[in-house]
Amino acid sequence: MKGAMIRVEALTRRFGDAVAVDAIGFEVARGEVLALVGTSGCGKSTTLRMINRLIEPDKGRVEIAGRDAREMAPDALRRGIGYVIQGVGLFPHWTVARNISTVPRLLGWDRSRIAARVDELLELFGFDPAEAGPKYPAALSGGQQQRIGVARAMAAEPEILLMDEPFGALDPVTRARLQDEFTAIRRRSGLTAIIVTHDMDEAFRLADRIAVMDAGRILQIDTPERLLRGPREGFVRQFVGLDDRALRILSLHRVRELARPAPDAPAPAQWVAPDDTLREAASRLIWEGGEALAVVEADRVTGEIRAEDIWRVGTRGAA
Ligand SMILES: Nc1ncnc2c1ncn2[C@@H]1O[C@H](COP(=O)(O)OP(=O)(O)OP(=O)(O)O)[C@@H](O)[C@H]1O
Repeated sequence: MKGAMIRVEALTRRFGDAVAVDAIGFEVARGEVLALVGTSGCGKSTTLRMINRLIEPDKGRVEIAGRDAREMAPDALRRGIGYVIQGVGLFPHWTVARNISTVPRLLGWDRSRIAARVDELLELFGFDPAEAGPKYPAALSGGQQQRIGVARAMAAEPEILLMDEPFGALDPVTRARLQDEFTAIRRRSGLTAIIVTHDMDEAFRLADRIAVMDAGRILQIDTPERLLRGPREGFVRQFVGLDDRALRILSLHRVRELARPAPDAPAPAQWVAPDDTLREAASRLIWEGGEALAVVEADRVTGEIRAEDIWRVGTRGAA
């Protein structure tokens, strides 16, 4: 891949006799989000930590924007790469604003630039800067703290974000909201990111490509869609969750892809929006027991979606 933002080649790390990461290689393009998934202990975190040199590899190499990471000073490298890990840790005796400004301060930004960046990030993550900035972390909920953690990692405008279970340990609703926020933010900022997760659904929601790891190796690396349609090895099949395959494929597609024309009319009681997933449309159709559902935008019918079209996508072809 030309112009890869992150390139990992034959990266290997042992702990004693055990090989934690076994000669793995992959590339992440500029602006791409890659998820590393796999069971506990398969080497995901170790891989991530070799990229920002918190752990040094025994063999192999890491390139960041074409430069060998070994040639960069570890501190400078890490300041250019945001790093988020679950539950760690805002500094409890610092205000939210001070927490977010940690790296910009280290980099010697001037006060007005820091203040502007803190406000910008607080707004981006759905906070009122005047209200949230002076608070201490203990005054925030778990989900809010997690958001501040991600904001802090993005403070110095890193081009790369490494996230290790960033939304773990949150309730499902908060988690889903944060995942949506992350997706919106990364579209706006063009961030390149690697996300470690053991949650396949999270990988499907967040990543452009997914690497399935087992015992220190990557078994398959592919787009969510190709992974679902063609899981290559038994373990990948199992991990991807064959039983849910049809439903998962449906969650990758939007109603607008299948909408057919329909006469303009006021919205009926049951309808879907063009940006709803086919999975949502399917569950509504099952609930309603109908053959088709109105597609509604701004209170007017703009089209219809048919059950037969949805099932076709779920069972074989693309939308
Ligand atoms: N500092 C260390 N010392 C000794 N062994 C380690 C160390 N760090 C990781 N390991 C071992 O290396 C293997 C890979 O660990 P790693 O944390 O990368 O896995 P993981 O996929 O991120 O797991 P989890 O999802 O549980 O965090 C495991 O067997 C782990 O016990």
